[in-house]
This record gives sequence, structure tokens and C-alpha cells, in this order.
Amino acid sequence: MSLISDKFKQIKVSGRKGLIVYVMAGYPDYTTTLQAIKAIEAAGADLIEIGLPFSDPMADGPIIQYAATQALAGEATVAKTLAMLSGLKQEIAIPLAVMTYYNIIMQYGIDKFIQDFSRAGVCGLIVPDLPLEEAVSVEAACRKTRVDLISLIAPTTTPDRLRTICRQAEGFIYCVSSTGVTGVRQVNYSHLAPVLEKVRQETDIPVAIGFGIGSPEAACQAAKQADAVIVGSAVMERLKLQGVNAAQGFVAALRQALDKGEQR
Ligand SMILES: O=P(O)(O)OC[C@@H](O)[C@@H](O)c1c[nH]c2ccccc12
Repeated sequence: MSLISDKFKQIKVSGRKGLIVYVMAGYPDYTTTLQAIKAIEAAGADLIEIGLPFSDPMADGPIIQYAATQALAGEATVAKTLAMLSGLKQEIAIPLAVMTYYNIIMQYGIDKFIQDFSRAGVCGLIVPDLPLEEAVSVEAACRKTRVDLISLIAPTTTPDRLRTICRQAEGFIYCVSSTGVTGVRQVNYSHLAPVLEKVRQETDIPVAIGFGIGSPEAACQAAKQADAVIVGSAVMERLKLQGVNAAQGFVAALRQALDKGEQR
């Protein structure tokens, strides 16, 4: 069983909701990213999604785009991110997933990319723009390692496609709450109920909801519909404006609200 599936099992057994937090590698620099990852684990995150900075991040809103631009200006590279992750491996217990656009994987070489990240301790891969035709090679490369390829669904995913995704999904399914780019906004998470019900009919793989979550209250609303929530921009914004401690405090508040929500 994969480390991600293991983690979700633990979450389920303890009757909690999972908390997944996104951070951009190399923003504002690698020392800060390293501190942030440790602080976010200490604050109670169950999994960390590490974003690789990319020059054309079409699914990202202003906060994450800004972080990517800054990271690249600071000369963040795939190699430096790998070095950071390798150093971190012994110090962190929760699973790490990498979120990247396909272009980066293609340029690096599919097999090598997945092997190198797997060796650096990563056990999940999220590629929002993975073309269907390329998915097979990426899946095959992942299967040779212990890396789960995380599938994304949205309310707009067609029933046929949803069924195929549910059959192949590994680790967890990332349910994108709304169309558009990443970033905090008001979302009515209850509108996801029909999609999630369809997923449940096909598979018992855990589902995490992401996109838009900006507060502990919003996290609880989303968590009602799923096994876990994913928070990116709201954490990155705190990191940008107030630093690691503020980002950690915010993640702790999310954790607390999710845990309390479960007791109600
Ligand atoms: O920032 P938000 O709205 O909290 O959404 C999570 C998101 O940041 C993270 O999962 C992510 C960052 N970039 C992405 C691109 C596509 C899919 C997901 C992502």
C-alpha cells in the first residue's frame, strides 16, 4: 500500500478530516521553504503538496503566480528542489506530493523525473495539465516507483471520464471545487455533493477538495463533503505577508477547526 493511502487510512480510523497544504518550492527562498514545510507539519497538516515554480502556471491565481515568479527570479530549479527534499526526508514524517505542470516533467524526462523525486522521498504527483495521451507514460513511470499519480476531477468532468478516473485513481482524488484558477474566494461547497456521490458509487478512494478555501470556516464547509481539504493560496499569502510563523498559525487554526467540526 502506498504511503498516501496509508495516511488516509490513519485519518479515517481516527475519525478526522485530512488537511493538505500547498507550498511553492523556493519561495521566497529554499531556507524559508524548508522551515515552512516543517512548521506546517508541526501545525498538524497530513500531507504537503510542493509546487514546482513554472513560468506559465495557467491554473494559478495571483498569489501562487507571484510566488512562482519570485522563486524563479531567485533561481529556483528542479535540481535545487530535489536537493532540498532529499535533505528533508529524514526530518519529516508526513507524505509529500509534488505539483507540477507537465512541461517541467517533459523537459526533465518522464522516467528520470519520477525516479528522482521518488528517491527524494516524494510519494505523490499532481499534474493539472497532463494531456490524456501522455498520461499513460507518466502512469507507467509512477508504477515503477512508489509514487501515486493523483487524478483531478471537477464539477464539469463528464460522467464517462469520471468513471475512468475513479477506476484508475491512486492515493486520493483531487476534486477542484470550481472552474478558474487557484485563489481564495467564496465557494458553495455543497454544490459538489452530486459529483462526490458519483465518485462514491465508483470507488472508495479518498477525495480531497481544493480551490478557494480561505478560512477555517470554509475548510469545515468543504470537509463536510470530503475526506480532506487542500489549502494553498491562503497559506502562501500569510507566508508572503507575515512569514513562516503566521503561515504555521493559520494551518494550526485550520487543523483545530477541522478537528472541532468533527465533534459537532
Ligand atoms: O490556492 P487554493 O485556492 O487554496 O487551491 C489549492 C492549490 O493552491 C494547490 O493545490 C495548487 C496550486 N497550484 C495548482 C494548480 C492546479 C491544481 C492545484 C494547484
